[in-house]
Amino acid sequence: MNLLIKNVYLDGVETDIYVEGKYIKQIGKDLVVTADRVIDGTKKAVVPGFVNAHTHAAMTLFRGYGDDMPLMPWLEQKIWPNEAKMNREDVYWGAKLACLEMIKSGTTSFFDMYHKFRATADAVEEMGIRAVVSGVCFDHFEPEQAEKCKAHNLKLYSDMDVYGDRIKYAIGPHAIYTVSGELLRWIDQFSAERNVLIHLHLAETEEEVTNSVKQFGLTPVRYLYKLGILSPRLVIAHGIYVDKDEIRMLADHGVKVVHNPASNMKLASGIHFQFKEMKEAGIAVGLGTDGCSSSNNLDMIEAMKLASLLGKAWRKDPEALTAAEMLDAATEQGASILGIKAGRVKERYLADLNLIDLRIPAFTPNFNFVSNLVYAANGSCVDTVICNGKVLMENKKVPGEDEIMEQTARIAYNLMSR
Ligand SMILES: CSC[C@H]1O[C@@H](n2cnc3c(O)ncnc32)[C@H](O)[C@@H]1O
Ligand SMILES: [Zn+2]
Repeated sequence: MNLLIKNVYLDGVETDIYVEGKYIKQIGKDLVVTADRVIDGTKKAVVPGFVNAHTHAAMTLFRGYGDDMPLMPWLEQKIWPNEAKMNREDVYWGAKLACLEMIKSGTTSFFDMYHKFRATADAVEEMGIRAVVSGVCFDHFEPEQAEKCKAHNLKLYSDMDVYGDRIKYAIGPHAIYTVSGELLRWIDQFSAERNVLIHLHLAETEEEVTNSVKQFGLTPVRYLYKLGILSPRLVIAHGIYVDKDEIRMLADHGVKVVHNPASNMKLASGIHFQFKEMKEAGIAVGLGTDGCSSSNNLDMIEAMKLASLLGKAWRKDPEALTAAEMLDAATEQGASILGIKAGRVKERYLADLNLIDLRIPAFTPNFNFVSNLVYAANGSCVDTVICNGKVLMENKKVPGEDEIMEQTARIAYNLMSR
């Protein structure tokens, strides 16, 4: 299937984009090519599909549930008791709704961590989006649980050939307060042998740091350093509580970091994410929404704005965290963290693209498109979404969206009343 996007704005210049199979083949004015499908890009701008580099897709089921609580009471009193009741169908529909919401707001790839790997992977496969799905790992410091987690992930990894090339596997140890050091070491070795990513919550709250010092005698990053598991395969979500030396340790070992501004603010985990210092140290920093109970949507345009305004505010520096830096974090950086050749509108890159509707107030006047996208717009400005060369949304409509919302609402009420 070949696609031709005609007369679309790319960096302020009108052009055509020819997509052959899953790749961007050619970009230029008035291309003479034969295409199976032509998309009119008039009064639209093209940007790379956004990369949500940390989320828990099926937590859409908990949107509006467990509001206004801090992390640990929220997890222990509200979320974990309900997750313990979840079956495959719940996770599948929760993830379907998440994929729908992501497509509708321009996200074409995400990094997920949740229970029932296959239910999420099936939803991703059907919805046409791209994801790195993490096989969950918790042992709560019990050796029996650790053995179960190892067996579970060995099986998940060996069964990956049932999925197409849009779905990749990663291993997801939840956090240092739920996963033992022995299991973290095993996970690191497992990931090195298979070259898969490790997806871990780290340094999210002051309480986590205090407990880490009490339990391990070290702050979270130093603890991982001592375990010997800092590596370019490690992606940490949050990373708010890190000092200068820890930023250097992360950079020296090629660790990647994902900033989740909405969740960090809503759970009141902390605001001082050190974007500037991490970038200066050479760390790849992506952006994520986290799950829908702590964010409470999956809109990456909103995440860019929140990250920027929050960073400017605590630093008292309006020049910090610019719109262009946020767009880079939400596209190219995210794609590099996930190890996919996307995140740029460039020949030979994957055709994961958004067409933005310029005929809305947020883009009027349009002195500066990137400023309008990050500071004025939200996910509803996305008109057309292409992932892996396939059109997933056109004219703001995704086929089957009403049924997904109806089914998922029914599933969510059923789960909560069980
Ligand atoms: C291992 S499955 C993922 C697990 O993580 C929980 N979760 C969601 N948001 C957060 C967060 O901000 N910090 C720590 N844990 C979080 C989710 O509910 C699942 O249990
Ligand atoms: Zn999370």
